[in-house]
Amino acid sequence: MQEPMLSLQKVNKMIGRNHIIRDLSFDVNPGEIFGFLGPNGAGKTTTIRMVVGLTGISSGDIRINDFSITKDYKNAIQYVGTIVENPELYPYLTAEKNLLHYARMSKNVTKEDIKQRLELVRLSHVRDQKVSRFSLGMKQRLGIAQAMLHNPKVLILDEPTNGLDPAGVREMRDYLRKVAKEENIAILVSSHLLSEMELMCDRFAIIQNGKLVKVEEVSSEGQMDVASFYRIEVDEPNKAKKLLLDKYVDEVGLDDEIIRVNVTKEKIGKIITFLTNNDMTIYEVIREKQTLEDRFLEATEGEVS
Ligand SMILES: Nc1ncnc2c1ncn2[C@@H]1O[C@H](COP(=O)(O)OP(=O)(O)OP(=O)(O)O)[C@@H](O)[C@H]1O
Repeated sequence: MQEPMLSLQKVNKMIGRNHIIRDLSFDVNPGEIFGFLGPNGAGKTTTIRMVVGLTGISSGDIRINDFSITKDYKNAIQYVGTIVENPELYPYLTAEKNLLHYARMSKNVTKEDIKQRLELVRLSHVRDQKVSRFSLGMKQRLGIAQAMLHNPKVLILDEPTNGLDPAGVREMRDYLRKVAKEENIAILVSSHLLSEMELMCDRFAIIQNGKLVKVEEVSSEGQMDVASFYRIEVDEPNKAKKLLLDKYVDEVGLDDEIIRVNVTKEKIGKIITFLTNNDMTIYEVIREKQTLEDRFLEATEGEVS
């Protein structure tokens, strides 16, 4: 197992008498994009502000590249790159000059680093153009190049696709996936766009009322130990329902002669064998696809993001 690059450990945040974040723990690994989801007011921005050092932690710890943000702030924060609000760019400077300007504020950034960053965000061909002529997507990418100038190991992005058109969204998604893999950095992304998160992230966490509800892999559906709904078309549905209730599950749906059960992949295999051994003919077994939105609504009991 690789060490996580970002680790939240029982983080709590009180603002006045309000307990905003409660015992929040999760890890983000190098090379992965981790989606941070939750309904409005769940505590996403507060958490991100703690991770990037904009607000303090009431108790618990956040470790970045194994440095504690509470005990060793300077070392921890040097590994974090972020665009929490819109990227701060100077419209009348060119792309390259914007990066040069920021490079002066951070140590050890060379011209070669700037060249590489512009290549990585595919803006080399417009490096001499003024940022005022850039599209929003180009500005966002330049913002990311800027956030990555000091070679961070963790990139924190709050709503990175906000305001982008579909082509810009796709470009940003492809770009972030490339950055995560090629640079082996951990990316924490918050967003309201669940369909977007589904395409972009490897794993996701859902928080609600400041508490962690679940952490899952986006592609966990269909894994051995993750339950999904299955529809089974069988020649004797009533008999099948009774037998399944006796032996395998507490609840069996029966609609239009089709059996519906919520079980793991491992169990569906056993159920198929069991029904066949009981002289039934199975015509079809279909796993119902659950979108990230379905999983989000199920986890938050319908609270809208
Ligand atoms: N400075 C503050 N003083 C008091 N309460 C605050 C403060 N900042 C945030 N809160 C409260 O903390 C809770 C979490 O807010 P936060 O902005 O972190 O949520 P969020 O998940 O980012 O929401 P959204 O999706 O709407 O941006 C909310 O109930 C909010 O009202």
